[in-house]
Amino acid sequence: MRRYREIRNLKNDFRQKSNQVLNSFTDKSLKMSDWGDEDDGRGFGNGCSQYKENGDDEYVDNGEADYTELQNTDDGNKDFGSRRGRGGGRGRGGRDDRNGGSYGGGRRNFEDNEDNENGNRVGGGFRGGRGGRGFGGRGGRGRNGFGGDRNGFNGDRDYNDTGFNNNNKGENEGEQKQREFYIPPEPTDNEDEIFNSGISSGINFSKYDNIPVRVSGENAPPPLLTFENAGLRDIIMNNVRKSGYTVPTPIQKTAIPVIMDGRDLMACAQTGSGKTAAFLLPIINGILGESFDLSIGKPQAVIVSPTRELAIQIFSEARKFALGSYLKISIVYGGTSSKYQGENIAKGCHILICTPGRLLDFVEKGFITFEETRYVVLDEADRMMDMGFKDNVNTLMNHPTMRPMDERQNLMFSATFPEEIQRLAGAYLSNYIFITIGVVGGACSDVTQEIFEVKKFQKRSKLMELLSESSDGTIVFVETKRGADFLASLLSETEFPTTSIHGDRLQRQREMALADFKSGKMKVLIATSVAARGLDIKNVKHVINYDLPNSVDEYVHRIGRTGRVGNNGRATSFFDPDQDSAIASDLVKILEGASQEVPEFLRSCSGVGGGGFSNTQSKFGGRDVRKNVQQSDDNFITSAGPGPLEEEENWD
Ligand SMILES: Nc1ncnc2c1ncn2[C@@H]1O[C@H](COP(=O)(O)OP(=O)(O)OP(=O)(O)O)[C@@H](O)[C@H]1O
Repeated sequence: MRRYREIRNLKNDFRQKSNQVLNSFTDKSLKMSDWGDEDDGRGFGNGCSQYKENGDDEYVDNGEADYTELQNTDDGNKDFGSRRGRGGGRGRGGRDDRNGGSYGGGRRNFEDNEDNENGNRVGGGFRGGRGGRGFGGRGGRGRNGFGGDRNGFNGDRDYNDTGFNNNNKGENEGEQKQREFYIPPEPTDNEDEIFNSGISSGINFSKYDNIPVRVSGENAPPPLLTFENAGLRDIIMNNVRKSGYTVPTPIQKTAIPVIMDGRDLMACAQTGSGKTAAFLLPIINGILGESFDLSIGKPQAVIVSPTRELAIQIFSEARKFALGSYLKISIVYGGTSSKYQGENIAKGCHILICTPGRLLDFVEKGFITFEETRYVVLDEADRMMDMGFKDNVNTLMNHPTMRPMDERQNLMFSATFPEEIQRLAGAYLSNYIFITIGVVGGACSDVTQEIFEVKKFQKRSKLMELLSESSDGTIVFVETKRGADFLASLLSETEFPTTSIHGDRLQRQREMALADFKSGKMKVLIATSVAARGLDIKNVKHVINYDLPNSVDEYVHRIGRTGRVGNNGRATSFFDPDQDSAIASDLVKILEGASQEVPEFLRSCSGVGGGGFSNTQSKFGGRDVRKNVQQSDDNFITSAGPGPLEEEENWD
């Protein structure tokens, strides 16, 4: 009887918790089936058992999580990578994991358990057996349920962004995965919305002109001074004006002429400094200028982004700058109905924006080929060259239908470009121009950075303290998807309206979360690294690194969600010496490079004394890595602003 009561209580507790969590993420209350059927049980609690300790977690959430998880599946022992993980299937304390349906999993309710927050739990999941799902851990082998097993999304190439490497099987041999048929909303045709999507430039915008600019490579064309002398077609100039752009940013001043000159380019400029327009404007201009015919399935420009939301953003930007022209712009990305996107591209497009997995999926099926492709852009290029995407990039760049190197332009952009990645990336570029604005990999100096020493058990209260001061427009980065769910559910029980974005959420939920955060309906966004790069969201006032990332580049991208286009921003990070000491010395350099105060505890933890940040630090890729390219200061200008540019002949 006692046991019966215990089970009943657990059941009630579970129901209550699930509903709370579900409701916290959307306005309408969701039913369990909302999660189960389409999602194959992805949802809350299906996180990894190791919260922070698993170094590979970074890859799980970085970029297109779906792909990278697949990478990890090779290593069955990795918590995320393993399809079964250590979830409810064999929860600690389970009675009989084969019978399913019982509360076989260990008692895992995710509140008030520091282990849960920090991911040290093993097992978990109320439904332990085959057919059941864990709430918290990975479930057993069942299909539709809540939390638990997350096998579905990765398994089916038709909706997996990175279906390229997938098999079409479920976890169980012969089991077909369920598909996600999400059809994203049609992009807006409302001009006001189109032109108001960007962030207005802030009070520090004019200081961009003081940022040192370095251009290397043979015969680099001189930078432009104004949009008006860029040689852009009227229709584009009109859209530039309507976007509120009056002066080009340094990366736009330097990169636009390079691209218009037909050159390959590797460009590195700080977060929020207008890299997207730097490649979109000359590409749109170039395609309009050539009047290429539209051939179905043969895009003239292919722009690849590591994450879906960034692809959507680039798509909106491209539509904005091409508005009023005949150009057709399409997007394909994972987590959505392939059929729908296939129908879209079957209408033909000049510019295709995509995530790599879904692109290659269409390529493999022969729906897209590259005979007409004049421009290939890798946005967040260092991430694209990283593990998880490297093979996709290789497949794309060496595709048999791809035009020869001298008949296409390859363009790479990022705010970070470590030297070893530059070397890898260089293989896909031909006689390229290398542009750096400021310190490669440096943080945006408009972001005030603060690092607090916070042990893992103190993080929650420190977060509450910060949010109590001000919560509007706060992105809180955590390391794992499970950590994101945990924190989002926790905050949703407070006065801070919170939503979350991570790779285990359905695509429609990811997009809704972002929309709710952008509109201000949700004040706080809990995110994994899937939201670290590229996203340009108005009114992000504060970025909190609840968990610091493992790499300093990731840190730079995360904090770059605030303080964009000359606006001031704020970033606060919790540094736990037990977990984060490996990043300490790089953090010190980043802080110094952005003229921020370095806390004493961080300095002593890093073993780095004073001494400043040099832009020749190889770790940050301060220079063009090519040996045969002139590296002297002949190519160095102190600014892309109007004054110093008068010296442009010197480096032409
Ligand atoms: N010349 C300009 N004048 C005013 N605003 C601009 C200009 N160029 C770009 N912007 C705006 O600046 C914001 C940031 O631009 P963008 O997203 O391209 O930055 P980014 O360098 O790609 O950043 P990240 O490294 O984070 O990807 C956008 O809102 C964009 O509309």
